[in-house]
Amino acid sequence: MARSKKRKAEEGDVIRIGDKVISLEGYLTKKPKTQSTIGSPTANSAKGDLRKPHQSSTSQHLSPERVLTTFKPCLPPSGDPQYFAVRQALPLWTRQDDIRRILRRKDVLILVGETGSGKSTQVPQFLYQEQWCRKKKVKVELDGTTQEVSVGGVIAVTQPRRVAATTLAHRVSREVGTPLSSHSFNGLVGYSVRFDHRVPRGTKIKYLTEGMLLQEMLRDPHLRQYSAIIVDEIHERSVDVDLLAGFLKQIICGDKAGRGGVPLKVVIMSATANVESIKRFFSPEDGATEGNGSVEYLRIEGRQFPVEIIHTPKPVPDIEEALLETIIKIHTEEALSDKYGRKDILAFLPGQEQIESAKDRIEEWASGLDPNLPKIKVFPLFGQLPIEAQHQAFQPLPSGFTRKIVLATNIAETSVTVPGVRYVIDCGKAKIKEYRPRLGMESLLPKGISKSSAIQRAGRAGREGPGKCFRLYTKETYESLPESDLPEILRTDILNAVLTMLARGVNDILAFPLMDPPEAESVEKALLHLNVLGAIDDNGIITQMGRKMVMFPVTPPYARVLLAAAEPEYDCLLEVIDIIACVTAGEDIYLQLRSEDEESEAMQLRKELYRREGDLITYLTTMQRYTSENADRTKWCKDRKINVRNMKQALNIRKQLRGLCVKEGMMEDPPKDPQPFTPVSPEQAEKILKAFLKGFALKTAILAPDYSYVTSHGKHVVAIHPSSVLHGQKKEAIMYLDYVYTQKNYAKKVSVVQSSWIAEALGA
Ligand SMILES: Nc1ncnc2c1ncn2[C@@H]1O[C@H](COP(=O)(O)OP(=O)(O)OP(=O)(O)O)[C@@H](O)[C@H]1O
Repeated sequence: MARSKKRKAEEGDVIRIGDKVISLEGYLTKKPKTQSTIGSPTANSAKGDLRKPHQSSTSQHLSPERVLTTFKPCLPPSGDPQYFAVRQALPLWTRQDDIRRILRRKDVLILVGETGSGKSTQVPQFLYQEQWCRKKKVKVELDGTTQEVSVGGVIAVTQPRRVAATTLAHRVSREVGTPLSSHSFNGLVGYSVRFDHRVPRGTKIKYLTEGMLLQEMLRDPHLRQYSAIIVDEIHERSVDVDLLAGFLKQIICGDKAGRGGVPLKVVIMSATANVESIKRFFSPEDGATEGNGSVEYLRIEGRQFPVEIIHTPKPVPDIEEALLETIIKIHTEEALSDKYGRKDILAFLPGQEQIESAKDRIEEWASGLDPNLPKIKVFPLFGQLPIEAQHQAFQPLPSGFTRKIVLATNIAETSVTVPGVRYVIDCGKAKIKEYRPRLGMESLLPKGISKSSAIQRAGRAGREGPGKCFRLYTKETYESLPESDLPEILRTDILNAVLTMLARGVNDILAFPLMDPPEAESVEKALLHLNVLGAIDDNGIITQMGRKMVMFPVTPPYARVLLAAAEPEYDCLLEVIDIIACVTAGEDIYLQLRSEDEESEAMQLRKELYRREGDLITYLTTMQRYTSENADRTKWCKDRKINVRNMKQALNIRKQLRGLCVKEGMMEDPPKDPQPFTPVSPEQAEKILKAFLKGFALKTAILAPDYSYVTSHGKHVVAIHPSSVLHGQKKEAIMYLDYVYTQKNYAKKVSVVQSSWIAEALGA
């Protein structure tokens, strides 16, 4: 049944949203309540939790390891004067000379400062005019001859996520006085993220994702373009940052011949990093504490604004419910702005599904708001949103009687400043990737976060004024959280990491310097898998195919499928791109049907998309029907309960992959949309599935005599997930792209194949 959109808050002391009843006792008056249902505002501030306001420079604590005296006053600020006051108030400001002085003597600095202290925006600005940061002409040996090349001149600042890299670049470009815009040809600041580069002529500071810098290293292993690499938010410990740290260590400890002897400076930054292990990793083998190669550590105390932490008094049974209650409480009790500016809300939820469901409920509640209260505008923010849609959450609302609520995954957890935000609501969960090497399977499930994440999340509330962080969990739960998350390299499939290392010329993977090396068994499994994919030969040497595979911004199995699809034997590249675009566009493009009414209406329409070959050909049909639609694509999606946003993202990925394949000479320019819809023939469907088997032959299962499916690799029993069009069917063999383990082992994105095809794909 469709829910009632308009409900008046004045109906009484309760409101109903669907079949939920929420008490509004006291919420509709501006008078603050003394006892809240989610925890007392005066209660439990966590120990060490962001309470310390920024101290004056004279009372600041210096590094416990090395006390540095500031000999001369800081340089007058360069850049746009309208930002001077904000920049000068940052705790890092008074320590800029210390930072400069250390890096004149040393090549590696570990810089720890609280969230919002100014690390990501200020450090590159303190350094780019240093003498050592100038571009130099040097002589290097290239292909057996001595050649003159340029080294240095640019500072790279890496970020774990695209949204952080792009928003920081915009902010810093404004601070230095050369704002980035679509027509800026010259400027001091640029960025480079997957599918989006803006690097004006004269760029001195470049923000980029860790993955992007790794890609650049494939072409320029000595990082000759750069004088310094600032690795920001190292505590996130993605596979990419661990690889990057390994390569940087090799450059720092190597003979620097590839850079004509010019050292590369490295700054490692975080608010919550495990300093000891990073220091150990980057320190020279001989343990020297003096000299260029030794590592300096600087801790900068103080934060700009305090953040009050409020835990729930008892565990909350339903996170969405607690979130809504907290939003209602803030919106009805707290002013819309104060002398520091707006007072908007940022809430952290585990994933896209929870964000979309919460958005619907908040909007439903807001549609019946008392007209005396400010209006509400909700913005989703998750990784699979196109970057332009992500940026909408960062736009300040035009002044008016409206409060912004941003519902985000952990992509907004580190580095970013969401303008206006002064309240954070932290549900305490995030979707975490986990890999089971024995099963050779990866799963993405909501899990409890670490203390480090909780501190980072709270830090988002105190960037423009004093803030509050409402944790939807108890103080005891917070105390029991692990200090930090397990590094990604220890909990995910390292296939991509191993292939990247091989492409970078690392032949002895087990000897590569990593802060936390994965078990030898996982590395061996990855090597075997890469061998099956044809990315390495029997001697473990990367093949031509392997080199081509790393050029694609998709995992190695998908890259293998793309390469197979371009071969004349399969000849199905356009179709394969359509399918890969759909399956990598975020959570499933088909929304879950929630009620019987929805089911019968949408099911009827969805039936034209379903194909007996399984989910992959169903995705293809969906994309083909969608792109042949030239009337109203949004309505087309809504009628079929297809996620409009994911479909748009799929189109975006499709465009990028098509462009790359044309550039690599794998196909001609494809015809423009809309094209008339023609169903794919069974013969073509067979070719497509065979091309997919080239990447996913190890993700197949055969029907056993007892009618269970047994995986061909590992011999585990799996069931077809209820979301699959093949759910409940018994076929000779299946191929699946994803796997989830909840109470049962489920195969997702399933297709019908034949056992002879699997043997053929494995070359048996
Ligand atoms: N896009 C932005 N819009 C408005 N203010 C911003 C923006 N980016 C940064 N700031 C201001 O600059 C301050 C410092 O930000 P910066 O990202 O440099 O801190 P940080 O120490 O790197 O924090 P974190 O460890 O959380 O990444 C913020 O607290 C905020 O006041």
